[in-house]
Amino acid sequence: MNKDIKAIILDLDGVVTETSEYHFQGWKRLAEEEGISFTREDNEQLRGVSRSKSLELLLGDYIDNYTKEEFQEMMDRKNGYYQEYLTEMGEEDLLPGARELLDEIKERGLKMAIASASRNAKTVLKGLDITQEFNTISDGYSVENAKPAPDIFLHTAKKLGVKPEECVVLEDAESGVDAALAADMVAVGVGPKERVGHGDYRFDSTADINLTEFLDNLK
Ligand SMILES: O=P(O)(O)OC[C@H]1O[C@@H](O)[C@H](O)[C@@H](O)[C@@H]1O
Ligand SMILES: [Mg+2]
Repeated sequence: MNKDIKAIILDLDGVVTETSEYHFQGWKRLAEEEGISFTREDNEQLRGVSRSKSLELLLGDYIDNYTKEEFQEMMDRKNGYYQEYLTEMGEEDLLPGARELLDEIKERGLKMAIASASRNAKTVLKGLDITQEFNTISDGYSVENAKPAPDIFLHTAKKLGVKPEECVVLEDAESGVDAALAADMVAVGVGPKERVGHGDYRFDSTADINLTEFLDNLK
């Protein structure tokens, strides 16, 4: 693959920081209140999935018992719980290897962006104190069609002023890898084979990403 890479686009939750436990606690609290079973395993399916799609998955067939207004109220309620957990976030919530990865991207002179499905992405970045690191930030408000649609990545590339094929995407979610592939970018999965093995490359975790070696191999 002879690639001229100009930008690295990072997913936030699961690549830079691990918020899935907070999402899980929020959804679990809501599910208990509604008398619906929701396990840690169920939560894995919500990785990278938008808030509304997550609630649809959580409710399953029970969705027909709720009005549109009740659905909205439940999304708001879960988000309130999630935001309570976020107030406790700090730099210590960066995933192992994340700080080094951001430094390496900068040192190589590459552009760097966040493309997250979360509407809380800016709050999370602020909590981690890394907002200033990025050339641009796309979040759950940036585009209409969530991952696995390629929209958020294409939107981000446009804001960076680079072509899709000049971008590498780092993603921990199945839907995120799908979105990066659909955007014609180099899709790098971060996580187990069963989840992100369909990307162009894969690393077990953020700490395992050797960017220099990886980029040199692309040439
Ligand atoms: O509810 P929020 O903060 O807008 O997040 C939407 C989604 O954002 C993604 O980054 C998370 O992986 C999902 O679990 C989450 O549902
Ligand atoms: Mg993610």
